[in-house]
Amino acid sequence: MTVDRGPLVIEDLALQFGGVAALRNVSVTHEPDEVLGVIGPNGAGKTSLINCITGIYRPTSGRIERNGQRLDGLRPEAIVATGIARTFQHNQLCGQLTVRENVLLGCHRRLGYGMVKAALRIGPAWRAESRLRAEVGPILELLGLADIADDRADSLPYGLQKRTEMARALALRPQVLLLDEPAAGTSDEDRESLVAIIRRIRDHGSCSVLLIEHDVRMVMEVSDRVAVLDWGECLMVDRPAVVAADERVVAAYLGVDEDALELPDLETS
Ligand SMILES: Nc1ncnc2c1ncn2[C@@H]1O[C@H](COP(=O)(O)OP(=O)(O)OP(=O)(O)O)[C@@H](O)[C@H]1O
Repeated sequence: MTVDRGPLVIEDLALQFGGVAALRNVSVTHEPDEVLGVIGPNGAGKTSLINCITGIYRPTSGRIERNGQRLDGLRPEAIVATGIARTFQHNQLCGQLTVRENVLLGCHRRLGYGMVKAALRIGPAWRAESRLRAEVGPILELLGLADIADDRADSLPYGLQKRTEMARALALRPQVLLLDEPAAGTSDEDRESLVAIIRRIRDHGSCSVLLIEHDVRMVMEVSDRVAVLDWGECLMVDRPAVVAADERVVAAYLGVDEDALELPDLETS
């Protein structure tokens, strides 16, 4: 069976909170197999964008579409079922469960068992258990979590908890993975591993990655293209080196974080 993997198309998206325009006519196409970074100063609309894509917010106008299906207006669970998974800024792990069990919860959610049946391992969740455990193995390997698979999630350093959350999202077998500030609160070392892991997910996880992140250096390093939001508007979408050199982007960041656009070596050709 061939899986339809079209682009995620965001067209003229607007989101209004009373007098505040969180998003103004944002248009961007997220291609399959790419890492698309989304950057912007505080309040630029990054989280609003991810919340519109995942059905948490309903856009005021515009459309979000994938594989010919309109996504705006669908409920979050229905959007997950179309192949879009996400992680959250603040971990949503079950701390008393192991890393493996947390990832298994992602599998159970995909198959519609729900938390209680999954935790108690009753009904179909029990019958499918060994098959699902086999499915979880490669995900743990991909994210470098195999050695700590049986550790309790709440015993892990924050960076590994974030990685576990990414593994749980991948257990939903998404075609698009949305990462909401995966580097927040993590160490420099974690951030370096994160770059490698995001590339691995793109190359071997069969899904595209949309990455929202404050760490601009990291976004520039790992993204194939970068979208820049400022005051709810999309200033540009282009390759990292082009974005970093654009004066509108520099202006958007001026006075916010002067080092934010001091970037590692980027291919300019
Ligand atoms: N639920 C809400 N109610 C009212 N205003 C909101 C709500 N969510 C976001 N906003 C406003 O919309 C604008 C965009 O916020 P958003 O959180 O999307 O930006 P952001 O780029 O993710 O910021 P940060 O980097 O600080 O997380 C801000 O002015 C914010 O105050």
